[in-house]
Amino acid sequence: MTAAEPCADAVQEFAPAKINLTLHVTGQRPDGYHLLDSLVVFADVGDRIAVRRADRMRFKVTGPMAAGVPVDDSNLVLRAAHAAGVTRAEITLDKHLPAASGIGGGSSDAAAVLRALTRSHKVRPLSGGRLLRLGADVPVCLAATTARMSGIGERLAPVAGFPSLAAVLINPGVQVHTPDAFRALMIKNGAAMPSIPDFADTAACCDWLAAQRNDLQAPVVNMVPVVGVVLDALENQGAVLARMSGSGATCFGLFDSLATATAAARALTEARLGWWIRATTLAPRLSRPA
Ligand SMILES: C[C@@](CO)(OP(=O)(O)O)[C@H](O)COP(=O)(O)OP(=O)(O)OC[C@H]1O[C@@H](n2ccc(N)nc2=O)[C@H](O)[C@@H]1O
Ligand SMILES: Nc1ncnc2c1ncn2[C@@H]1O[C@H](COP(=O)(O)OP(=O)(O)O)[C@@H](O)[C@H]1O
Repeated sequence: MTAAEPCADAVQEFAPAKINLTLHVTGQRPDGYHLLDSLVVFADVGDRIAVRRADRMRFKVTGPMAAGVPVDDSNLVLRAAHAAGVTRAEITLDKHLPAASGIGGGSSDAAAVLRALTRSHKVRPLSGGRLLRLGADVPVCLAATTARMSGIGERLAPVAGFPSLAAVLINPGVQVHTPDAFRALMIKNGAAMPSIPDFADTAACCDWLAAQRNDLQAPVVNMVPVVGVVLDALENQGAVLARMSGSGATCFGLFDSLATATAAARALTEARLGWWIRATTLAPRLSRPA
């Protein structure tokens, strides 16, 4: 058995990438946290968590994106386990998502370990402030379904009937720290999204999304110009819409089918730019890897 293959009796959970299709910043609280209005979906690429009962806490990080991910108590996986009252477990995080990249890797890992621990250790799911204190993105990652997220991340409204979207995700290998992105934002009281309509088809959905915003995109492009290069590359490959997710630097391009998304991802990969590039389906429910 290799390090990436947990024991057969381990409880396994998928930690999908979180994508902010929109991210409107509508205000700022006195404590500095920003008020958001964001349409959040989940991809079928992500990290994997395996948990089994043990006589003490053991934690390891494996996988292609493990380098640089903390293995101490600062890892959101261990923070989540401790918050759930678990001190004895063997936990493996198989890391496939780039860290500090606006697709919620750490938050999704925390949510996945909480889901796993409800099965392996029969703990009750965390909620409210205890969940939010792990990270503003953790509540939506625990729900892992298409949602309109507001407040600082604690208010979630499920979005019924949202279509599946074919996408390409690109991270150019630059980490963006979320506080830096918010600090670079000058206008902090943007308009909220209008109500989310029922879409006749994917084209109508993309048209509507194109009229919405990620308010962090312009300041991050300014700080990290390669994000603009990524957005241009997605458009040049035929993306119907190209936008940054969260505080970046990962960007998504929406395509009219998974076949065109896959072809675009292949062409960009063949250009050997050293970027992390994945074709994916953004699906309404927690999806699992193929
Ligand atoms: C911006 C978003 C959009 O979904 O995603 P990422 O880019 O991180 O993936 C999230 O709000 C990030 O959520 P998360 O990464 O869990 O944030 P936290 O750990 O709670 O906060 C990190 C820091 O980001 C800033 N922050 C975060 C959330 C928020 N609503 N307002 C903020 O100002 C604060 O400076 C905070 O200290
Ligand atoms: N399980 C984890 N995976 C990735 N990063 C983690 C994890 N736990 C803690 N971190 C720390 O959290 C920071 C933010 O990572 P991440 O959650 O991937 O980014 P983002 O908030 O941009 O989506 C990283 O710089 C890393 O040091």
